[in-house]
Amino acid sequence: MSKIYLVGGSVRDRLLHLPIIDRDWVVVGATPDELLALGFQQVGKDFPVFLHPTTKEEYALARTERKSGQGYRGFICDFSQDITLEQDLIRRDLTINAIAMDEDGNIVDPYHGIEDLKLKLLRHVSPAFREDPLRVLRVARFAARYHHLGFTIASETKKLMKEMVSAGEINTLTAERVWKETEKALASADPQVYFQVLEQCGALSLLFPSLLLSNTIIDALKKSTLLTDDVTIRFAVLCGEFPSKAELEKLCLRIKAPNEYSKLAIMVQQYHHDVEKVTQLTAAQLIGLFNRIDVWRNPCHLEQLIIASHSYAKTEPFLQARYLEKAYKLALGVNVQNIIADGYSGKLIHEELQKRRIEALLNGN
Ligand SMILES: Nc1ccn([C@@H]2O[C@H](COP(=O)(O)OP(=O)(O)OP(=O)(O)O)[C@@H](O)[C@H]2O)c(=O)n1
Repeated sequence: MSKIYLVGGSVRDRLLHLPIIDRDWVVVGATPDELLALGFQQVGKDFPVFLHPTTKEEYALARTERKSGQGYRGFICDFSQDITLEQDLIRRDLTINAIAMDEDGNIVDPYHGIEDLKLKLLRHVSPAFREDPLRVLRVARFAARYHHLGFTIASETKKLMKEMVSAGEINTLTAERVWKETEKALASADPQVYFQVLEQCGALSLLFPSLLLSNTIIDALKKSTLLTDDVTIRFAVLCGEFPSKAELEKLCLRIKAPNEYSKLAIMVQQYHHDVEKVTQLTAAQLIGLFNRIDVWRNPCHLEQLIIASHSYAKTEPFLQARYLEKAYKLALGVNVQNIIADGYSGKLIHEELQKRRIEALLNGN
C-alpha cells in the first residue's frame, strides 16, 4: 500500500505562513510501473521523478542516495519499494526542509525540523549534507531569504560548510548551478547575507574571485533591494566597486553571468561615480555620459544607472536623480529633423546634434 506525502519547501513555507510556490511530493511504497499505470509521466533521468497526470506537480519515489565519486555526478540511487519516508528525509539538506505532511495534514518530522523552525535555525539533517556541495550555496540563500524572520545558521552546520569548502568540494560545482543559486539569492530581501555567508565559510573568493565585500557594498546591496526588484541592478550594485573594468569582465565570464547582467554591471562600475558628482560635470561632460551609456537608444539605461548609484548614496534625498532626469529631458528635446531642415548633412548632423544638446543644457539651467 503506497502513501503520499508533501515534502520540502511547501511544508516548510506553510509552517512559516509564507506563500507556497510549488509543491513537491514523495511516494512511499510504490514502483515506477505503478505510477506509470496511473498516468504519471516520468521526467527524471537519474531519479524516478514523475509528473501528476492532471496537476503536473512533481512526485518522486522515496529514495536513498550515496555518493559514488567526485563532483556532482556519480550518485548511487536506490528507490526500491521498501525505502521508508525516514530514509528519504535523512538525505535532505536542512531539518526545516525534511518535514513531511500526509494527505490528512499529519506532520511527520523525524529530524525535528519544527523545533528548528521555532528556533529559527538552519541546521543540516545528517552527515549526508556533505554529498552535495551546492548545499553550501543553498544554506547561504536560505539565510538571505529568511534573514528578516531572524533565521541564522547552526554552528555545527557552519563548521561543516567550512570543512566542505576547505576540502575543495565547492570547486566541483558548475558555473551554471552557482549562477542559478546566486540569481535566486539576489531576488531575496537580503542578498547581502548570501554573500556574507559565503565569505564566512571561505567560498566567496573561490566562487567570485576579486569580489570585495566592503561595508559600502554590503550596505548598498541591501539598499538596492528597497529601490528595485530588478536583480540585474542588484548584481551591478554588488560589482560597482571593482578596481577595473577588465577584472569585472573576467569575473562575469568566469561565473557565466548572462549578458544583460554583465553589461549593466560594467556600466555601473564605470559611471556610478560620475552620477554621484553629476552636478560638478560640465554640460559637455554630461552629454558625453549620456552618449557612453547609450541612453538615446536605451532610455532604461539612465534609470538603471540612477537606481544603482542611488544605492551607494549615504544621504537622502538623492538629488542627482532629479538633476540627471532634467538634463536628459532637455537634451532629448533637441530635434534631429530641425538640424536636417537647417541644411546639415552626413557627419555634420551628429556634430550639430551634440552642440545643440549641450546648448540645451546650458540654456535650461
Ligand atoms: N541540493 C538539494 C536540493 C534539494 N533538496 C531537498 O529537496 C527539496 C526541494 O528542493 P527545491 O525545490 O530545490 O527547494 P525548496 O526547499 O522547495 O525551496 P524553494 O522554495 O527555493 O523551491 C528541499 O526542500 C530539500 O528537502 C536537498 O536536500 N538538497
